[in-house]
Amino acid sequence: MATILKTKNVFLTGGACGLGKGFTDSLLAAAARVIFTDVNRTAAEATEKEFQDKYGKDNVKFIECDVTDGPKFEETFQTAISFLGHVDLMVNNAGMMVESKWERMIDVNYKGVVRGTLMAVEHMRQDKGGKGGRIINISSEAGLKEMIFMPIYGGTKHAVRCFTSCLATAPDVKAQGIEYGTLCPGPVDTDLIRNLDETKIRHSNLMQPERLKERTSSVERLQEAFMKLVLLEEMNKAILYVDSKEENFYEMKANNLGPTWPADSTDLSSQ
Ligand SMILES: NC(=O)C1=CN([C@@H]2O[C@H](COP(=O)(O)OP(=O)(O)OC[C@H]3O[C@@H](n4cnc5c(N)ncnc54)[C@H](O)[C@@H]3O)[C@@H](O)[C@H]2O)C=CC1
Ligand SMILES: CCCCCC(=O)CC\C=C/C=C/C=C/[C@@H](O)[C@@H](O)CCCC(=O)O
Repeated sequence: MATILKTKNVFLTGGACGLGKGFTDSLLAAAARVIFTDVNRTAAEATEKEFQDKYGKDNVKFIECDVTDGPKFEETFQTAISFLGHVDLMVNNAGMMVESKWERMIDVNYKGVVRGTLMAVEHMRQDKGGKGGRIINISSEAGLKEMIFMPIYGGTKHAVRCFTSCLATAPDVKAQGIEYGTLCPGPVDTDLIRNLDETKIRHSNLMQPERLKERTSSVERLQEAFMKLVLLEEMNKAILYVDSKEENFYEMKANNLGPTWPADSTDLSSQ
């Protein structure tokens, strides 16, 4: 892939499977170097081997780390900086959807993203001697709308979107030299939505599996959307909603107080 990346040194959470694995694949194909973390060591080691064989041993490395473990996350991030020189793209992707494990879910989906973001900001900020960079946080369609099946999951994803947007619109954002973007996918065919039951969502008896199947995007489609975000000349404030019902990607139109997709870019499908 003859892609020119502005950000080549990447730290990504939850890269063993699903979307995180897909994003890592696309970044490596675009000549990035990626450190990814996960809690699932078996799956992550298999992914690491697959990508090292495909892209070279020095370009991708797995470090086992749970995003809810603050000291370990900090140590892992410092190891990544030593390995890469510096991190210029942070992707806070690790997440879960199990409504019955709601405290853990808040810890992973929201506190993990906040922790990863704040750590990256301290490392990147130009006004404190850093080199600048980009931070992409993975929210969801459930972070834009109220979905009765997932009130707590949706709460964490609303929080991720709001948090990221606040940082993107803060008065010191230019001085920091950091750009903030949010990806909001609709349902995607990964382990997170396979085998849905009453422990993972509420009102599972109302869920129409066939309707959901119709609405589910492939990981490849999300890889394409993610790379559109990564390759934007200016990314700050971008909120990319990937509606699986439609052909195209859409700008975010959820409110008129916060940020929107960068001006004049309403449909990314032709870019
Ligand atoms: N699949 C979907 O329909 C959608 C997913 N998302 C979000 O995309 C992100 C990725 O989800 P998927 O790939 O679908 O799920 P997945 O379950 O396939 O992959 C999630 C990965 O994160 C890892 N992980 C979970 N907890 C962790 C922790 N505490 N520390 C480090 N790693 C951890 C898992 O081991 C797994 O490898 C999540 O934030 C999810 O909420 C957003 C919208 C739709
Ligand atoms: C249940 C999917 C959870 C995926 C987790 C996410 O982050 C994505 C959440 C976004 C959308 C979920 C949509 C769920 C749709 C189903 O309820 C479907 O069965 C109903 C479809 C109704 C319609 O399309 O009008």
